[in-house]
Amino acid sequence: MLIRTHDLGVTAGETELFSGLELAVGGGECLVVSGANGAGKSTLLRCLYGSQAPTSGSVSVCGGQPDERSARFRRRVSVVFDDSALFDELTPRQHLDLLSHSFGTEVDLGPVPAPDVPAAELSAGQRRRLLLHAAVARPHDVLLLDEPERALDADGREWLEELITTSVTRGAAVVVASHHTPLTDTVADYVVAL
Ligand SMILES: Nc1ncnc2c1ncn2[C@@H]1O[C@H](COP(=O)(O)OP(=O)(O)OP(=O)(O)O)[C@@H](O)[C@H]1O
Repeated sequence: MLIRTHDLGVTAGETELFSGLELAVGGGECLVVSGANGAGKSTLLRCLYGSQAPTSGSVSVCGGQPDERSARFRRRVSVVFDDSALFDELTPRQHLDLLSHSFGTEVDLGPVPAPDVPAAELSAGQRRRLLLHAAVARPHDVLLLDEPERALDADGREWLEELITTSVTRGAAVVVASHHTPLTDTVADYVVAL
């Protein structure tokens, strides 16, 4: 299993978001996390990435405790959490060149729109397409996506389904937090409702 949790729980303030969560996601599998606004979907993803400590229980990702500060961990785990992970002054082409350079492998432009426009000038959907393409095109064992359908148009949502399927087919363990039922129906091997 690439992702495993045992008795995982998070309490925010006075509110218990989830408790006793037992998850196991292997390579080539996709787990969708569903739930209402505020249910704790993003919180769970942050626990899997090591950017938030759980209140109780344990998490193992790629055989160890997740740690977003570890370069070794980040090389194996690809994430799209929000749109802040872009450099405003760099274009999509430059972002992907940077990625190619840091992974020592060719990350092509693919269908990324507006390849020569600085990220600061891209629309929300264009930014999201760049982030999603980059996350799946680079080598990864685990893929964590937080509401990836956000800001995408109908074509973009269809393309997103293909991206997730590609990652799963290549053997990654994928966890997607989503409200979007058609996406869940298409990509989920398992669903956990918070
Ligand atoms: N940094 C924080 N400090 C304190 N409480 C937080 C923090 N981040 C989130 N919360 C609280 O934790 C709860 C769960 O938030 P979370 O973002 O995980 O929910 P979500 O299911 O992803 O919601 P949405 O569908 O709206 O994105 C919310 O009640 C929220 O107010």
